[in-house]
Amino acid sequence: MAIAPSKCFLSSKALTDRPSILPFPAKSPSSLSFTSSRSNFPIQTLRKSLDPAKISTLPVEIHAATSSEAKPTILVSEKLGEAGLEVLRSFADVDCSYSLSQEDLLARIPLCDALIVRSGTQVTREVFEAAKGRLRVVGRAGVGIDNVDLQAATEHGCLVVNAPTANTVAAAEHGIALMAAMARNVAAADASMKAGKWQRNKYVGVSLVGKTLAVMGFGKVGSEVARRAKGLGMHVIAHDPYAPSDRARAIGAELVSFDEAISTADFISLHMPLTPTTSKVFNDETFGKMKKGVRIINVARGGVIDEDALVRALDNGTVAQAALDVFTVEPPSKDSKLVQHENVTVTPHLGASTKEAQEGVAIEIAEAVVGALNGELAATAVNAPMVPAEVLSELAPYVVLAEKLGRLAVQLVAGGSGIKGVKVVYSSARDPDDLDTRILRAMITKGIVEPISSVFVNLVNADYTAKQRGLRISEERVSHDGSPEVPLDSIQVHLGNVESKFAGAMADAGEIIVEGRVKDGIPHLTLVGSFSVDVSLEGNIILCRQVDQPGMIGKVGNILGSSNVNVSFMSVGRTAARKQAIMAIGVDEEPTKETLKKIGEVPAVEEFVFLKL
Ligand SMILES: NC(=O)c1ccc[n+]([C@@H]2O[C@H](COP(=O)([O-])OP(=O)(O)OC[C@H]3O[C@@H](n4cnc5c(N)ncnc54)[C@H](O)[C@@H]3O)[C@@H](O)[C@H]2O)c1
Ligand SMILES: O=C(O)[C@H](O)COP(=O)(O)O
Repeated sequence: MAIAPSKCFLSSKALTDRPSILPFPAKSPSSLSFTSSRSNFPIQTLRKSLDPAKISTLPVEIHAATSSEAKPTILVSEKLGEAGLEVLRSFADVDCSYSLSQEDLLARIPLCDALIVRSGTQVTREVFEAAKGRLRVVGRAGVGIDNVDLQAATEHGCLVVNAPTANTVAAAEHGIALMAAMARNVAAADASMKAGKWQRNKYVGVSLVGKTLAVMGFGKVGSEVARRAKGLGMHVIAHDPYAPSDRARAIGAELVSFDEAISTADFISLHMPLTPTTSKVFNDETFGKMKKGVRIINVARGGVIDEDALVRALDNGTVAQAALDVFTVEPPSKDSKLVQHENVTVTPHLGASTKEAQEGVAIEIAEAVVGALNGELAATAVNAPMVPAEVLSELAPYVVLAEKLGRLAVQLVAGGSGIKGVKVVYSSARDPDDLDTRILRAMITKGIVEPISSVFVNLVNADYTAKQRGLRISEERVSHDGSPEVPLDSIQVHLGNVESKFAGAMADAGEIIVEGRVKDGIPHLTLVGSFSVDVSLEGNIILCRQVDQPGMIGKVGNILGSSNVNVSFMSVGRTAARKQAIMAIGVDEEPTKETLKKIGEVPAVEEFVFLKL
């Protein structure tokens, strides 16, 4: 059963009344302050990984500002809007050196305190190494940070900030522009006329009105595309496993499954992030499920499409036309079959390239970079701020536990049901004032959001990200009769008003519940729905719900063993002998689909789910 709170220290209301997260004051206590020998400007020193093993070796200090500092230098390596440059110039020496070679960038970077880029500059580990510790902020004037080595940035104590909202409308408008231009053969007809031809019959197009558009990824850009497509008289459906259905309904779009979206649409517009799950999600198999003659628009990221498979689908007529702004490798090779294909319309990653968006992005990024150089915590930071070593080392295993519980919980949600309410219950013997849960809440948000988006969540941007995605996170504290030396007894994550792909994870109250504890420094899963289990959260996990009976552990263990999947832990929780039970199995390797199918075929197994940690 879920824990019945004996005493709540902190209500959801109290939480929302708190100021937005500022883990430490910008001008911090003396124990947290220092002035860098290499640079005098204040900046939070950062790290991304919260691997407890590495904590003691990581820097934790926060720089202090002094009044007698020289101006910082900001290198802007790609074209930035004038309004943003003005903000920068009022504060720093600004070096606008567009189109630097990588060699020139490496030579110039040790002279810079901040670097501002778009998608065309590769901010690699070598760049951070060449900076020799002076570079303290990288500003990405746009959304995607695929071109910035975040791990290297963090290791070098460099904050990375981006501008996630100012180009949303521009990207949506470009998607609509590409769809209309493709449907009416605008680019090909233009090229033909300029070649002296007048081919009225060749370039007969198709209409948009009354056609079904599937918007894949109903986030910032996708929902703006949907809104505009409705205005064009299209029937809009959308697929996004994590978007709330009421947001889609408000725009007049219906959320459907992936297969329904791709098999019923006349036009498919891609707006999901590039993640391990979405990489090449449009491939031979999925093209094969589409309506013959479908048209595809991609202004998201090239990597979500298997480009060779798209060429095959265009050649065999499955896909009538494609309009692409983004490519797996940018720029693509000049002889790329995809770019050269007569049924493909291409633009060179122009989604964000409007005057208005670039001015907006420039201001957004300039303010974030100046703020960061002033030691303020940026709401759009994409790598984590440092926390004091003593706090981090005490909470480290709980930080890992919190992220893993978030990851587990989100993977238990059935596609399409959307997550809105998240309740976190901390059971602790500590006085509330002695336990700051903000880092734990941030890590739960990270665990929930990162597997399903392109957003990087950390202590700085967690509440901001949750709010943007319509996630309401409330916290409750439950008094525990233990030693206050131990910061926490357990953490529970409740996802309310969702359906689960694993019914056993639903507690009586109709919510998904997972609970974990730290045992000997290792995070453990200790509750799923109303079933107590005990499995270390070190590998991946299979959950099976079954009728409790002898021999189940052996049967499932044999299937895994004969597929060479190593079992690290196994634990069974049951309501009563010979009644319902849940088996939690920790596995070192990811079982194949066939192996999982065999587990599902064991007669007493009622349902199972594989969860990646
Ligand atoms: N071409 C350009 O110049 C340009 C400009 C802006 C953004 N972008 C790209 O567009 C994409 C969307 O940007 P955004 O700002 O709307 O991001 P966002 O995070 O607001 O939205 C992404 C949405 O995709 C959903 N999603 C995650 N996994 C999914 C899956 N497997 N299937 C379907 N949906 C899934 C998420 O739930 C989220 O709602 C990103 O890839 C971004 O880099 C490109
Ligand atoms: O991620 C983004 O913001 C877009 O892809 C735009 O990239 P750009 O700034 O290089 O145009």
